[in-house]
Amino acid sequence: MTADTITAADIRINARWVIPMEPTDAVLDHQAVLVQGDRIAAVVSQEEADTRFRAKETIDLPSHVVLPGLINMHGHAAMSLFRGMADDLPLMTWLNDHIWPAEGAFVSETFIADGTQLAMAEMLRTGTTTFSDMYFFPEIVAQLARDAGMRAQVCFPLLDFPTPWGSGPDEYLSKGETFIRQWQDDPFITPAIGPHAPYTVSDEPLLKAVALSRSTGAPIQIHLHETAFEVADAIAQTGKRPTARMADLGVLGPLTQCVHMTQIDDSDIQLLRETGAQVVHCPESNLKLASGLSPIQKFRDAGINVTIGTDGAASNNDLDLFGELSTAAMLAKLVANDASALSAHEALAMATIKGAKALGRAHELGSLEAGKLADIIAVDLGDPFLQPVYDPASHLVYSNHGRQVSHSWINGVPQVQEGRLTRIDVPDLMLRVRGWADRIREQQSS
Ligand SMILES: CSC[C@H]1O[C@@H](n2cnc3c(O)ncnc32)[C@H](O)[C@@H]1O
Ligand SMILES: [Zn+2]
Repeated sequence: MTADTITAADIRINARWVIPMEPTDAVLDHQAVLVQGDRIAAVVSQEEADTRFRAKETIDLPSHVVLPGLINMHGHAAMSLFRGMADDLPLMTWLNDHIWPAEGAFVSETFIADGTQLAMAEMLRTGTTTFSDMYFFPEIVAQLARDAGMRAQVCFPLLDFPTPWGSGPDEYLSKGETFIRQWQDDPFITPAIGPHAPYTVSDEPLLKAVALSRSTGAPIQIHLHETAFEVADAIAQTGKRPTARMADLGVLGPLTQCVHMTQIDDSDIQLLRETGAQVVHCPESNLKLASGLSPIQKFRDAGINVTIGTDGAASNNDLDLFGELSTAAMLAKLVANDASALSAHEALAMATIKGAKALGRAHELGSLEAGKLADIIAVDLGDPFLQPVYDPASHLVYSNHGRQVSHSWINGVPQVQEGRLTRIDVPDLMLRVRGWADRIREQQSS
């Protein structure tokens, strides 16, 4: 081997195991992941890496599994400040009597900034490198994610009524269009449209949202079929199931992500399949609010792309996507009455390559392949409670917690090193969070 066949790399990660997800979701032994700039240069055996690459920095991870950064497809980041504030309630009581009054009292630019940073710290620490957000002040969320070096799809909110971000649908749509145009070429931020739900957005703004999506290419994300009450009430009010109403309005399509999707019948599945709409499964929120069960194996069998999200920390109550995968895999088996439904490997795909596909970015995200963006995580499987290791994918889904994440890189930039966040000042953030908790506690008890 001569010197001119040696390729320079910025980082070489020597891993006990690598699960690249594409072109294979097999577990590869003793691999090296090479990073050059913001891209993956190669995933090769460590012997081959010795002969082909010279890296500026080498990181040895002898008891770790390395995989693509996780993609959390649905959440309300700043709601982390409401974690544990209103538990053990069904959706509409939770929203009407607790969450919406608290949002009316507290949501401001600083609330969004501090709550979003808290959420980003938790997501980064537990392996998420890309998240989707649907909340107020999206321009602040986008800027914070950009500053932190995290990738995010940021959905501006659209509802029929006033909120701390605007007076009603016309203002949301006009601010939203400006927001989309401002961020649409950013490599980290995907601006998107977030009509809250069929029961909070009427036909006219939904039609305008569809037109905006078509003219800008911005994705749409909507809570859909979250509860039995939503479906029954929609049929009583409109004569249509919510999925059918969305299809009639042109909301469903490959750019649209339908969050929750419980209470499903064959007509819903047919509409999702025909339109190419995406599904975002949020099993822990669905369980905690007793919203309902999502038949994800039926969706998968119908060829529908099923991805995963945590929802907000006020209805979960954490943002650990590994925990969400465990719940998803176990619940899928129960719902399908089939222990082979959603294997560990299939669950990992939901949080990686399938999330990238839903975002329209599978060509550059969601797997560890040469030429893709260097969004990479490492999970340490060396602890006694993870022994022995027969299949690292099994442990990642069934035994692991996000806290085992030891390293992450986004765009080739370190975000977590030896379990510590590199770019967020945690002590300062904790001071601000405690200040919010004191104010919220005081208001709740008055
Ligand atoms: C349009 S901004 C987001 C809006 O949604 C509320 N919210 C949070 N979680 C859920 C959920 O599971 N279903 C419906 N609405 C939810 C949040 O509090 C904001 O008001
Ligand atoms: Zn939600």
